[in-house]
Parts: sequence; C-alpha cells; structure tokens
Amino acid sequence: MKAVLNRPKRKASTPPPAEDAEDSTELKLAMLASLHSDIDQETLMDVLLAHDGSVADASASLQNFKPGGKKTGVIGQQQSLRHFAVGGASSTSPVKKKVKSRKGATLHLFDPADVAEHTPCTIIHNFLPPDLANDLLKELLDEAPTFEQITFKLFDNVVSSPHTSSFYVGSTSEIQTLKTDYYYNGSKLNDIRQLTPQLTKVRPLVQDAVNSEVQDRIKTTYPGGKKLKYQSPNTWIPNAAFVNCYDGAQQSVGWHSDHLTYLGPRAIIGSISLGVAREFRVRRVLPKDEDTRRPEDSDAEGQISIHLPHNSLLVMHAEMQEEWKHSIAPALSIDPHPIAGNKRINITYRDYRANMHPRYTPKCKCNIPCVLRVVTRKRENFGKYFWMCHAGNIPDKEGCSHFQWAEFDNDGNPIYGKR
Ligand SMILES: O=C(O)CCC(=O)C(=O)O
Ligand SMILES: [Fe+2]
Repeated sequence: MKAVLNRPKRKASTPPPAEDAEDSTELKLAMLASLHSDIDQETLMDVLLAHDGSVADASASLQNFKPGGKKTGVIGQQQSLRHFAVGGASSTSPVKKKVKSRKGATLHLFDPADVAEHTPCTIIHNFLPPDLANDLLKELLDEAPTFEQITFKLFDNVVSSPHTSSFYVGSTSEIQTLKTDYYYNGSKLNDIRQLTPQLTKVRPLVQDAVNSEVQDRIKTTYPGGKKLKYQSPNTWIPNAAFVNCYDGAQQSVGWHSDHLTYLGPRAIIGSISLGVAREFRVRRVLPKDEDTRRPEDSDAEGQISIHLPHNSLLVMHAEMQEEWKHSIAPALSIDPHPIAGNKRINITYRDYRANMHPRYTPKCKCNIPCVLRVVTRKRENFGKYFWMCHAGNIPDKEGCSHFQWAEFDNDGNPIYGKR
C-alpha cells in the first residue's frame, strides 16, 4: 500500500545512512500541506524553498496567503503535446523530439500517447462499458461514507491524509489473513472488506487490460523489447483493491510511492478513476548527492500532470514506484460529475504476491516483519532494495535500527537467505 510520506526521524542506523535524510523535503512538504490544506503543493514547495526548508517560517509566511494568483487549477487547457511536435498536428508518428518537464512548471498531459512517452504510465480512456462504470461508481459512493482517513506519524505528530479510503480483498479467509499477518506502517489494519459485486465484476477486465498493456510496454519501451531485471514474467493477478474517495477539490494525497513490501520490486498497479476528473501528478526521483548532481537533473524532476477523467484506467508500470513519486494535487476548482457530485473515486488493483507474505519476510528486533524500501538518495546504491524496521511509524513507539539489503532473483522473487 502507500508510503504516505510517513517517515519519522530515526536514530542513527546501519547503512545506508543517506536514507535517513530521504524524503525530508517531502516530510516537510506534507507537514506544511497538513497545516495549509487550501494551498497547492507547488506553492508550498516554493515557499518552503524560499525559507531554506524551515517549516515554521514557511508556515508563518503562509498565514496570510490567498490562493488563486498563480494557477487556474482548472483541468482542460492543452490537448496534446503532439500538436507541438516536429511535423505538426497531422503527424501520427510518436514524438521524436522529447518534450521534457521543466523545474517549476507543470507539464499537463491529456493524450494517452503523450502519457506513454513521458511517464512510466499508460492510460486507457473510456475503459469500461459506460453502464458498468456508472454501476461501479454508484456502488462505491454508497460505501465511501464509511471510509476513514489514513493517519500516519510525521516527526512526533500524528497527521491524517486529506482523503478517505478502504481496502478490499476477495474472500473472508483473505480478510482474516490480512488482518492477522500483515502490517501497514508498523501496525495491523482493521478495515479490510470483501470485494463488492461490481469490484469483482471489473477485476478480470482490469487483469486482462493491465497484462496486455504490460506486454505492449515491454515491446515498445524497454531496451531490446526485453522485460526489466526484477520484473515478474508471471501474469499479473489483482487480488486486492485499495479504494480512495476524494470529496471536493481540496481532498488530495501527498507525494508518495506505494509500498513494495507485499507487491515486490517493479510492482504493477492498475488504477481506475470514476466521477470528478482530477490531476494525477508524477515526478521522477533522482539521486540527491551534492557532488554528482547534474544540472539537467532538476528539470527531469519537474512535475507532470496526467488528466484522469471518469472511467479511465491508468497502468503504473515497472519503474513507477522505485523511480517516480505520485500525488493527487488539491484543485482550485472541479467540474461536478452528474452521478458523483464533487467526489472522485479511485480504485487501485494490486497483486499481493504469495512469496512476499510476512511469514517469509525478515523480521526486525521489534519482532515485526520489515518494510521493503529502495535507495533513491545516493547514486552509489540507487535502486538497491533493503528491509528495515518500521515500528517507528507507530505513535509513541521508537522502533529499532534494523537494516539489511534485500535480494531478488531476475524475476523479482525474493531470496530469503539469512534471517
Ligand atoms: O487516487 C489516485 O489516483 C491515486 C491513489 C494512490 O496513489 C494510492 O492509493 O496509493
Ligand atoms: Fe499511490
């Protein structure tokens, strides 16, 4: 599930020490966002930078901030990057000249060909038969009032993500297993539900579409048409669905990447959007070592906004969780949806892998199964996976400093050598 910016400060630990600093900007950003939920993340980031990373100073200067001047917040300006490509709007071939993101500016993508070219995602518009999409939406709108906000520990505070969600699996025995064996942010989850009739009906359609998108992606994008190291060659089977509800323009989810602990490396996720159209922002994560940082890196980290209309399926491909972060940005305005009003429902279908069950994964000194993470800060170990203690995410608990490198075979199957 997601790593919703939930890294508390830890005491000195075993390597890689640079990971201690990981996400510190995002933590600060999340803190500011929870204090100023009406202000968009781009502005928060600018203000944070202008105050040399001091949350207190940035927050003080935001007390009198009036949202509105900088951005319209309205989705729907640009149609396709291909209109700007060499060869003009009539060209049907893919863009040859890469249009890159720029630091400080958001590149808005609406066209599936642009999304496939510039991000690790592909998108299918009008994915479900219209009536099925509406039935699924109605069913989940009925469920949503009982969803809860996810709370997480940020430094010494417990904060809530500004949206609600719930977690669904196929059978009562799976619910039981998830409740007793699995940990999220160091604790057990209580709200696990059985897949609803429409979620069950849509599941095989998502499975087929995602597997076929993955095959296409391998052919068109990865060098030599070969699957990536660690990418599973197995059929992707969505046995869990995480459902989010965003009620109104201000509800959002901060920058994060989804937890790999139960999905394994190079996880694939199929994400359906229903109701109000919102912006899904993505940005690349590059190593932050001062000495090896290249000037072009900051532009490559510029944010890209993917427009997610009602009844679209977004596939997050292999490199998404390791090398990119994503968020649902707060909007300044939204177009109400005829069925959902101001609400957006999102379903992320996921494949919980049997060989990543917590009965197999390493345990830390707190006797809790470790969380799987990936190095993103240091160029030296960039992309290497490791297991670490996440008991520190539990309010009032310290956690231990357990760390060990994680090993996988070429197909992404874990190798559990020493425990
Ligand atoms: O609402 C969305 O489209 C994304 C939700 C998300 O990132 C998550 O559930 O991890
Ligand atoms: Fe996510």
